[in-house]
Amino acid sequence: MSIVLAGYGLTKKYGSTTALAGVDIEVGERDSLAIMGPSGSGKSTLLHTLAGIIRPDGGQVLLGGERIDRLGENRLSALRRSRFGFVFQSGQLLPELPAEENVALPLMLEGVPRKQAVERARRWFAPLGLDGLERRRPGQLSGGQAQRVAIARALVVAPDVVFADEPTGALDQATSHEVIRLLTSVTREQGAALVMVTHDADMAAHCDRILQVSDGRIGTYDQFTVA
Ligand SMILES: Nc1ncnc2c1ncn2[C@@H]1O[C@H](COP(=O)(O)OP(=O)(O)OP(=O)(O)O)[C@@H](O)[C@H]1O
Repeated sequence: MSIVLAGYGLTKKYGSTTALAGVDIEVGERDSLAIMGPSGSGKSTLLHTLAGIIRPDGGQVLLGGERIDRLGENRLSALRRSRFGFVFQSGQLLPELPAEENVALPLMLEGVPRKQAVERARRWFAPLGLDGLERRRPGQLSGGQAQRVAIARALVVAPDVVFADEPTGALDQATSHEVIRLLTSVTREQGAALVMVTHDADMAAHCDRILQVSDGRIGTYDQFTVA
């Protein structure tokens, strides 16, 4: 397995609370990894640390073998925009923009002219089952459609890694399965890895691997493939 993203010896404290107590984690190319564990166990802290949003107190984060946790804020945020994609629970789309412009936004932030960015964004609608919804505003989309738009937006920059934090937390079970199936398959087809935090074992089962976090540490490390 060729490793795209890794964290070694990651520690993070908030006052007297230890959120990460020395975590080692490796994510391979096209790997999909679910992070599970009880509330407050450190899942989001781990995801945000790997994504360069939170700086660890100790340890290292490497992207493509290059250490990123010590980069300056400008370089780090440029790297987050160009090499990572993010899908959150909900409410991440800009309500005043049509779906296609929401998807195009990361490209425009990278300096791609608007017309070209929207053209590239549109290509994502059919593969994600969103044909015909390009001009809809987020308020005119169902929860599942909005999350598929968010997936398109995460993938439009051709990231190395997509991070998803409870991406189906606001959806019903049937829609959740559909969204996670698309998230895992399209991410893999694009050659990106997926790191997903979820409370839901049924959603985690769509990933190649499940990692259990408890008290800021990695517990059992199950490896299995979904049929
Ligand atoms: N900004 C912060 N300030 C203070 N404490 C924090 C902060 N962020 C997280 N913590 C604490 O760190 C620990 C780990 O939090 P984290 O959000 O990573 O857990 P989690 O497993 O994602 O929880 P949940 O499933 O409830 O979202 C918790 O005890 C939490 O209260």
